Amino acid sequence: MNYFDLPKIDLHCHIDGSIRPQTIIDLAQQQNISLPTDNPQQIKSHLIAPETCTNLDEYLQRFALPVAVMQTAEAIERITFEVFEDAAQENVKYLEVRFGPLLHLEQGLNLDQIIGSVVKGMKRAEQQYDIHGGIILSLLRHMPKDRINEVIDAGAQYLNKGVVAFDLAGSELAGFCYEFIPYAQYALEKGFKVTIHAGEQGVGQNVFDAIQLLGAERVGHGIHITGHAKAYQLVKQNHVGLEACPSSNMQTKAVTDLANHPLKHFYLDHLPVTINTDNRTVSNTTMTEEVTKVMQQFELSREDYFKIYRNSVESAFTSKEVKQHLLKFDEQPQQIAC
Ligand SMILES: O=c1[nH]cnc2c1ncn2[C@@H]1O[C@H](CO)[C@@H](O)[C@H]1O
Ligand SMILES: [Zn+2]
Repeated sequence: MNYFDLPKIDLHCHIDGSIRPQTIIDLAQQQNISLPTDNPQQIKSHLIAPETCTNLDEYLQRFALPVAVMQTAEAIERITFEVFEDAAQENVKYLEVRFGPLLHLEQGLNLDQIIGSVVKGMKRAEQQYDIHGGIILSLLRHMPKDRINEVIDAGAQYLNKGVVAFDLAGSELAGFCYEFIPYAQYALEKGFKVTIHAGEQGVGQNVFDAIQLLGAERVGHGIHITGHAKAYQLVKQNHVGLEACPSSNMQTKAVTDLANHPLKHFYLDHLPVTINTDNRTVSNTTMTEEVTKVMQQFELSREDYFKIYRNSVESAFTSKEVKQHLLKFDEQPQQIAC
């Protein structure tokens, strides 16, 4: 099977975790930021999270360097463009990127400039390549909450112009959803879709809460609904898109190994599971790599693959027109219901 040629959709990709190693080096030089090394191969060892991570928190330490060089409008625009370019060059036809606007305020940019730069980078790539995209604003759970509504207000100016959804990311504690109810509510009122990182670190109840309390239509990872019957049922009943990220899930120890990833079980039980990268650089991966790993491990056929592709089309936070376009790449085109 030629995995590279398959049309692909990535709904869960962090911009800061997907920066090219050479771009970090270029930007650090331009911005007089000192790096541990100027060698692109060696810098990788500072960016890629090792297989020996003990948990998500250790994985998240790999984001400090990328975030340090993402403090100017030019850098943010360039990195966004390059993430789309890398994806388009491996036949990703639709890509939703996400990033944390509050992480990019260190050199004086305001929220409008930060979000606007990501929109600009994405639009430039959409003009140049056969790829469509959407932008998700991630709020970091450990950060102060006083500016969350400002992020939502700034992002709302770009709804229907690139921005599509609200997300919560970072370290995952049991019961985190309760504190974020008013913010998710505000985002929903403004017209954002909601996806939440939940059920990545052992807590199935967080998935239930993300759907019930925060209005999530999709969930980042969601692995731990296995072993939590109520969360599992709610995902199934509401048809909540599960954004699986196999390599990342192994690095963060959300699963012990690929064979134990519940993805196949979800697929067989008709849950809308999708395959995604999470972080192209930090997880040292591509969509081709993720699709290859999953299809080989679980012995999936082309037909199986396109069923998962259709889950991604259905779950995508995009227009009916873009969904129709994406279904043209399907080998057994079907009419979409929504
Ligand atoms: O798999 C993940 N789980 C939770 N948070 C993550 C994951 N990958 C990245 N980030 C966090 O999201 C921020 C914005 O892009 C990143 O800086 C990182 O801290
Ligand atoms: Zn993520």
